[in-house]
Amino acid sequence: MTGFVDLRDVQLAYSGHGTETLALDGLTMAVNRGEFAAVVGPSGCGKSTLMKLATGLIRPQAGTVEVAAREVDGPVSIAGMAFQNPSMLPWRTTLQNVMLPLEIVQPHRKRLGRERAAYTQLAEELLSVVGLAGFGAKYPWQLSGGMQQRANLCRALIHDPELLMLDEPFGALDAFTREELWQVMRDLHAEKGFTTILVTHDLREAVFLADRVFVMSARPGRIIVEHEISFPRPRPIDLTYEAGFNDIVHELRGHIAEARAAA
Ligand SMILES: Nc1ncnc2c1ncn2[C@@H]1O[C@H](COP(=O)(O)OP(=O)(O)OP(=O)(O)O)[C@@H](O)[C@H]1O
Repeated sequence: MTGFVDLRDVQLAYSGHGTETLALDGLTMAVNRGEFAAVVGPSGCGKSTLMKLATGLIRPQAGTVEVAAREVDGPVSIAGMAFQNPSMLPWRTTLQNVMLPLEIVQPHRKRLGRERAAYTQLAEELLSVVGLAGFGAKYPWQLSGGMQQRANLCRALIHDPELLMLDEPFGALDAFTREELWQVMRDLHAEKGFTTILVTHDLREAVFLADRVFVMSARPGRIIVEHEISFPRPRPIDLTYEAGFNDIVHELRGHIAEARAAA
């Protein structure tokens, strides 16, 4: 069966300054439409590289990358992305930052002039869903780190992407804010049904949010374990303190420790 995001036997090496770094080798991974996938693995195993391949920012030397049954041969317009550093433009208000992709991605770009009021309302609704109602007129530097990351999620979702790619988006936040944002993410995914790939170092985050956790080997990275997470949804945050949950976190931790030792 082919996945909505489908990477097959992918190899990717970076070269420059006379050296070559084999980041991924023989990586195969299929994420189903609407699924929430999390990718974990040892530091430097190629997680961000996988994200760049799936969004078309780079192309593999071998193997195939498909999204929505089409070979990826350039930036994937149906994808929204959010990274650890929200990188909001400081001279734009939060609302203007959230609306930025609409100025770039078609068909929104050509509609924006005529339909600005409707798009503004959409952006304000999204801000309200993530708990930022009334903050649209503030500049990013007037917001806390957690609030900026909430706005960053809105920016990733404003063009209603079918695929959401999250690379350590909650990594820099304190534990309480992080748990709050897990719940925001859980609810957004349930409401909108986009396919998600989340790269994270936080195994609790992966198990709480994902339908499936993919564990990568040490570099050159490939998928060594797929773990289905079958807790019913919606999942309450208290689940993360239960024994059954911690057993899975512990098991995943063991896989990563083994992968590091084998490197
Ligand atoms: N542009 C680049 N040029 C050369 N090497 C690179 C480049 N980008 C990444 N690498 C190397 O490729 C390997 C995989 O990098 P990548 O950032 O994908 O790993 P990661 O799993 O996301 O890392 P981390 O866990 O530290 O976030 C690393 O050894 C990294 O140093």
